[in-house]
Amino acid sequence: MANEVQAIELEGLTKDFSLAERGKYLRAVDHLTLSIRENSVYGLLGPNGSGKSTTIRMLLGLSKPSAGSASIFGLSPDSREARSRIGYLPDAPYYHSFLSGRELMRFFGTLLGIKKRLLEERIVELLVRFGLEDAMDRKVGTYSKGMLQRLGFAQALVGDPDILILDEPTAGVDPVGAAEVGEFVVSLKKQGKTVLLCSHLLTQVQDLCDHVGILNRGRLLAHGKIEDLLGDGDDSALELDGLDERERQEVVSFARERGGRVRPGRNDLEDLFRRLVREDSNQEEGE
Ligand SMILES: Nc1ncnc2c1ncn2[C@@H]1O[C@H](COP(=O)(O)OP(=O)(O)OP(=O)(O)O)[C@@H](O)[C@H]1O
Repeated sequence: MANEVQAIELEGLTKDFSLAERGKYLRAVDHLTLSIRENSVYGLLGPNGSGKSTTIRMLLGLSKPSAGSASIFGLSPDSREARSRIGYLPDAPYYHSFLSGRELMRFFGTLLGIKKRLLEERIVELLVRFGLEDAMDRKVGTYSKGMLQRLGFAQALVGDPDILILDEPTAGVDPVGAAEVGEFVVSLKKQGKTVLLCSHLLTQVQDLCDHVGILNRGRLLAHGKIEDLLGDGDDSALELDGLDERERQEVVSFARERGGRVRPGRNDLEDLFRRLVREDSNQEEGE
């Protein structure tokens, strides 16, 4: 539908930071245009310093664009309604270590104006859901990294937001924790939420996201459905589904006898990401 309101819409979004040298500036986000449909999982990818956090800050209404616009369900990110519809898990959450998990949740919920009774119920529900029931009255300063991450999720959900922005949710989390993050994203989608996921775990992004955008130097190098971006791949890497082990070995031996290199046939986002960023960075050197 032409006029469908998107969960997130960026149009020519640009952010310049002034540098110490007079008149010079750094363009952290450069005419970013993309839309994220409601109830989808969108992966915003890019190497360090490519502009992901700056984009998120503008979506949260914490930083003003130098040009262009961002909207949340058609609303300005500055508006109270837009803010109430977004939950945010920062990449390095800082929590007051002297508060307990329950008190911290109460603090964020009160800021969102949630009524006391509903808030207390929701706090317990979320802390139980994230496996913190035994620790909810313990000081946050005593939590492990994984527990802090789970508290971060609970905090991001306290206002029952429609959009969840997860900035590096797997940073510093062990593989079991990373898999739990994946399951959590799937459950959010099932509940009808929209997720904007920034992550360097590209295999997970490939499994979880409907669409991705790849940023470098503040610019969108590619965006779209993962299958469309990856295409059919080159036929130098083949997947040999439907063959039995003997037939598979015959194909592999045939290829090797003729000097072919045999490698796993997964056409992955990691390869695409590396290639696009390398090409764009080489282009920068030539500019
Ligand atoms: N307040 C600021 N003042 C000046 N430059 C800034 C400011 N914030 C960010 N930048 C610069 O803007 C660029 C984009 O930074 P940003 O933090 O958005 O990247 P990122 O993709 O989130 O990186 P990472 O993956 O490391 O978190 C970087 O060159 C960064 O140094």
